[in-house]
This record gives sequence, structure tokens and C-alpha cells, in this order.
Amino acid sequence: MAAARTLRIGLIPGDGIGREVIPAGRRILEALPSSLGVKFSFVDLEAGFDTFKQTGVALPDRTVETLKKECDGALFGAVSSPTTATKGYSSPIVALRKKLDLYANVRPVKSVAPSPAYPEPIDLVTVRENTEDLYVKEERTYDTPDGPVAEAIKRISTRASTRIATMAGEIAARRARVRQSLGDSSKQALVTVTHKSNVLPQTDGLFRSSSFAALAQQRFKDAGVKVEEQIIDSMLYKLVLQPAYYDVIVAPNLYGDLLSDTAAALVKSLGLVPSANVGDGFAIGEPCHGSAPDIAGKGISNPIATLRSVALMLDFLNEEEAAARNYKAVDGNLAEGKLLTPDMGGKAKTNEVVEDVIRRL
Ligand SMILES: NC(=O)C1=CN([C@@H]2O[C@H](COP(=O)(O)OP(=O)(O)OC[C@H]3O[C@@H](n4cnc5c(N)ncnc54)[C@H](O)[C@@H]3O)[C@@H](O)[C@H]2O)C=CC1
Ligand SMILES: O=C(O)CCCC(=O)C(=O)O
Repeated sequence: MAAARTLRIGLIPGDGIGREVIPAGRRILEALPSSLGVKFSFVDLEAGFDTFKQTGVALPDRTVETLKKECDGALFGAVSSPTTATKGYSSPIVALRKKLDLYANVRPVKSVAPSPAYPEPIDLVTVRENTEDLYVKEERTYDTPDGPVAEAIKRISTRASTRIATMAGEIAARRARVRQSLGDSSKQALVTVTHKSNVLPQTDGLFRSSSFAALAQQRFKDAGVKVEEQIIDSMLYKLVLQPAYYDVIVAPNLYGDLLSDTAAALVKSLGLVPSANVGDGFAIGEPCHGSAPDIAGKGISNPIATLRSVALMLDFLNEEEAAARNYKAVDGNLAEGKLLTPDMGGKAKTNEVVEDVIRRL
């Protein structure tokens, strides 16, 4: 038998419920059966607002260097970024995405069961550009006779738009292959390009034209991937009205962030929705939610978004079998519906859900 591959995983809990869900992610990785041929070693890393308060730095160099030099992948919890300008503080996760060139933020959203509002299954993926747009964070404030004026740069490049749309096409083609292998003909492969180029013809216009050019590749046509566009405002409207229609949605950074939280509401909780920050050869699994100060410390945060982020990270690190085992265990927990956290209408604690998922591995 081939020796098991060992993956070194950086663990960055951050703040708030990040400190509850990242240990859950580690437990799942440790519990994966060795017969899957992959083992894990871990390194604890710091980032976040608490780190900033203690050291004056939100994203220590050691965290970035250890990820670059030692790790195959990482799990990031969430950070409590202040909503008022705080001298010296800048969001560590936004910085990390850029420093490691994790150019795609992939966020699958799947309903647990039909609901009266959404009788058809919701199963879509938002593919969000992760390095530019308004998230370049180049802001300035200047005085005018009428008071201060603030401006922010929205940067869109051909390169970033092309590579994110290419990834969206690849994800759509792969999802179509999986559906086909399961005999599922419910949905055609579709990439919806979303933008606001009716108002921003240069920035969003470039995102739109680069995306269409990337998605016109013959390999996507061969895979039967249809390409449509939807302006972001009506995109959100249609997403809420008919989410089952959508397959893969590709978006510039900010719209992608808004889309995935909206989609999370349609499947009941942000606590279910995972993400992976993906670059070439590296992935950071990260639940879509934030640090949830309203429930932090109570032991009731939903760990499922993180457990699914573990699976997504494994998928991008080419450990598909381990990822599939993880997804199946999570789906089993949700389908049975006996051990659910309060956001899902249950009374279970975080640890009870984790233990139930581990039993199902
Ligand atoms: N990637 C990151 O590190 C992110 C960090 N944040 C930060 O998080 C802080 C709080 O932001 P909010 O706007 O309140 O968003 P949030 O995502 O933390 O919470 C929104 C709502 O969802 C609930 N929720 C979130 N995750 C949950 C889980 N796993 N289980 C059960 N319920 C859950 C919360 O209790 C809250 O009611 C802010 O400081 C913000 O900067 C927000 C989004 C992403
Ligand atoms: O609060 C922060 O530091 C980052 C929030 C960014 C965000 O919501 C996301 O990208 O998912």
C-alpha cells in the first residue's frame, strides 16, 4: 500500500466564533480514516482583532511566512474587524487573500431540504474574484468647502477577470460531469456573469467582456456550459425568487460577497455555507460567516460551514475521496435533523454536532 500523504495545515481561528469552529475543523481532519491515504499535521497561527490589540499587528509576518513556506493548505475562522477606522488595523483575511494570490473565493450553497418558499433544491456556487475591485482598499479623504469627501478605487483587471471566469467555467463543467455521472438531468451547466456595466462600463464593463471572452473557450462549449449575464441588482432579485435556476455565478469581489450571504439566507443559515480561497496549488478553507459576536462564547455556533470548508479545501488539494467522506457525513447529520444548532431551529451545541459528524465519517 502507498504511504499516506501528509498535508500540513495552518490553523487560524481569528476572533469570536472562529475560536469555536476552527477546533471543530481540526477534529474532523484528525478523525478521517487513515484508509483514505492522507494524514495531517497542524500549525497554530495568529491573526485578527485580538492579535492586533495584543501586538499592534492584525496579520503577523510569521503567519504569512509559515503558510508560504510550511503549509499545503489552511483553515481560517473569522475576524472581528471594527466598523470604524482603526489606525494600523486592516482586515487580515482580505490581506491574506492578496498576499498568497488566492484569486478565487468559491462558495457552494446547497439547501438541506425543500421548504414552502423553495420547493426545488437550491444547489449553486458563487465564484467571487478575491484580489481586487473595491477590496484593493485604496481610499482617501480630502477636505472641500462643503466638508470632507471620501473616495475609493475600484480596480478591475483583464487578468483577474479572465482567470476567475475561467475557474467558473471549469467548476460548471465539473459539476455537469458529476450530475451526468449520477444520471441527474435536472439542470444544464450554466455560468451567470454578474456585473453593473450599465452604470460602470469601464470597470464592470471590463469584468463583463473579459468574462465572456474567457467563457467562450471551446472546452466550455464542448462541456455544454451555457453563459448568461445578469446585472447585479436584478441578479439578487432573481436569486431570491428562483434560486433553483442558478448553477455557477461569477462576480467581482464585492458583489460576490453580497451574493453569497444572500444565498446563505435562502438555505436558512450562514452557518451552513463554506468557502475556499483558492490560488495555484494552495487553498484556505473559510466559513462564509463572520465572527458572530452575538453568539460567541456560548458554544452554539454552527460548525457545518467550517466542516464543509474543510471538505472544499481537501477538494482543491486533490483529496477528493477525503472530501467526499466529509461531505457525506455532514449531509447525513443535516438530513437526519436531530442534532441541529439554534440557527437551524435545534438546540444542539457546537460540539454535539461535531461529534455526530465524526460518528458518520
Ligand atoms: N471572513 C471574515 O473574517 C469575516 C469577518 N466578518 C466580521 O465579523 C464581525 C461580525 O459581522 P456580522 O455582520 O455580524 O456577520 P456575521 O456573519 O458574524 O453574523 C451574522 C449573523 O449570522 C449568525 N451566524 C454567523 N455564523 C454563524 C454560525 N456559524 N452559526 C450560527 N449563527 C451564525 C450570527 O449570529 C449573526 O446573527 C464583523 O466584525 C465583521 O467584520 C464578517 C464577515 C466575514
Ligand atoms: O471583516 C473582515 O475583516 C473581512 C470581511 C470580508 C468579508 O466579508 C468576506 O470577504 O467574506
